[in-house]
Amino acid sequence: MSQRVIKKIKFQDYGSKPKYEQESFGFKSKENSNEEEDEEEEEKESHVIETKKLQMTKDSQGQRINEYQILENLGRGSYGKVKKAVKNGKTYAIKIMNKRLLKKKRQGRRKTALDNVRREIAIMKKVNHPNVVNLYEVIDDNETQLLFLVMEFMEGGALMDDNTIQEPIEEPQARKYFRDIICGLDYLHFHQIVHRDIKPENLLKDKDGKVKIADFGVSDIFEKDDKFTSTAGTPAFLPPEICSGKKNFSGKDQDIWAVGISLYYMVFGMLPFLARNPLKLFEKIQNEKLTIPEKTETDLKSLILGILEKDPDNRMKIDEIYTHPWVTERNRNAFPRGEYTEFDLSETDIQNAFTPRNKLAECVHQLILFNRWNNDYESQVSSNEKENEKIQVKEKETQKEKEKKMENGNNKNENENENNTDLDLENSTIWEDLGDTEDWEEVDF
Ligand SMILES: Nc1ncnc2c1ncn2[C@@H]1O[C@H](COP(=O)(O)OP(=O)(O)OP(=O)(O)O)[C@@H](O)[C@H]1O
Repeated sequence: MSQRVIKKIKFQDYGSKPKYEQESFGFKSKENSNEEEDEEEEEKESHVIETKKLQMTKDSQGQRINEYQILENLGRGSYGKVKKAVKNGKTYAIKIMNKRLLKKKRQGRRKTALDNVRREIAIMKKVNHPNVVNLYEVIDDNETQLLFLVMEFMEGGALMDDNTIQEPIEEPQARKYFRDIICGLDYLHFHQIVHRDIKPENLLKDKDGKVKIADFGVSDIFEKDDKFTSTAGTPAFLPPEICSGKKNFSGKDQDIWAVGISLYYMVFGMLPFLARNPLKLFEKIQNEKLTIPEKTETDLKSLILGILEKDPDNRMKIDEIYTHPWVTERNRNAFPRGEYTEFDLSETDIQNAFTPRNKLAECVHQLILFNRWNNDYESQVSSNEKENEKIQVKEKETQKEKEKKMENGNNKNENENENNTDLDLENSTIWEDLGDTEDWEEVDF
C-alpha cells in the first residue's frame, strides 16, 4: 500500500530571481501570502495529475492527445520522443514513451528501461522546486501501452547544446545559471535524491532564462548514506572515483563534480577533459592536472579548483559553495539556502509511479509459456508413436519418466511460487526472448 505523503515545502529562490512566484503550483511570494492559505497549499499530496484514459485524435490542426494539441518535435532521448504541445493556450513538453519497448530494453543485468522510467516518474511526482523541471500530468494508457509525461515547457532549451567547443558564457550570466543549478541540486540532495547525470544538456532554461534540472532517467534515492556502486552518468562528467572503478562512492559528490564540469564548460566554452575513447578519458580524469586559463579571476579559479578536486574527501561540499566568494560576489550578493521540509519517497512510491506491476498477469504469462512448451513436447512424442511401435514403447516409457520428473518439477515450482508470490521477473528469462529492442521509431506520432 502506498503511504500517504504530505508534501510540505518552504523555500526561497535565491537563484536567478530574488522572489519566487509560481501561481500554478500554489506558491506565492512571501509578501502576498497569508498563513492559512499557505497551510492549505502545503497539505496538497501531489501536484501531478494521473490520467488513465487516452484519446488520440486527428483534426485539421494535427494530432491531439486528450486535450493537448501536439506540435513539433523538441528532441529525442534514449527512452522516447519529446513533443511540444498546447492546452488551453499554455505550452507543455510531452515525453512520449512506449512501455512495451521500455520493458524490452535491458539496463544492466537485472533492470529494464521501464524500471528507470518508474523511478524517474516517482521522483518527478514528488519534487516541486523552481529549479527543477516540473511534471504536470502522467497519462498512462494500458491499451496502447503508451506513457506520456506532461512537463513544463522549457522555452530556452538546453544550457549548452553539446560537448563541442562553444562560446563561453559571460561571468555574471554564468553565476546566475550556476546559482540556479546549486539551488535545485541542494533541494534534491536534501530530499535524498541524487541526479547522477548533471550536464548542460540536462539543464534547461525557461522563457526567463531560469535554469532547471531535467532528465531524472538515472537518478536514484538513498537512505542513510549516499553511497552507490553502480555507474551511471555521462563519461565526460564522471568524477575520478567512478572512473577508477571505486565501489561505494558518494552520489552527492558525483553530482557536485558534474556541476563543476558544467561550470567549467559554461565559463571556458569547453570541457576540461577530452579524449577519443572512454578509457583514455577515464585515465585523464583521474590523472591529468586540471588546466585553467591564465587570465581567470582568482575567485572563479578557486571555486573551480575546489569543486574539481580529484579526491572526493577534499572536494568542496554544497554548503561551502553557498558561501564561496565567486558565488556571493564577495558577500555583495547573498545566497542563503532554501528551507525545506522532508517528504517520503519510498520503494512503494516507485512501484506505484504509474500502473503498478501486475504480478498475477505476469505469473499467468509464465504459465502460458510453460504450457506451450509442454504441448510441443507431447505432440512430438505422438508423431514418433505412429512411425515405430518399438520406439513408441520406449518413448512412452521415457515420456512417463519425463512426466514424472515434470510433475515433480511442477510441484516444486508451485511450492516455490507459494513461498514467493513476489515473483522475481527481473531475473526471469521471459524478457530475453522478446527480440531486438532498438526500434524506437515504433513510438510514432
Ligand atoms: N521540458 C522540456 N522542455 C523543452 N524541451 C525539452 C524538455 N524536456 C526535454 N526536452 C528536449 O527533448 C530532448 C530529449 O529529452 P529527454 O529527456 O527524453 O532525453 P535526453 O535528456 O536528451 O537524453 P537521455 O534521456 O537519453 O539522457 C532534450 O534534449 C531536450 O532538448
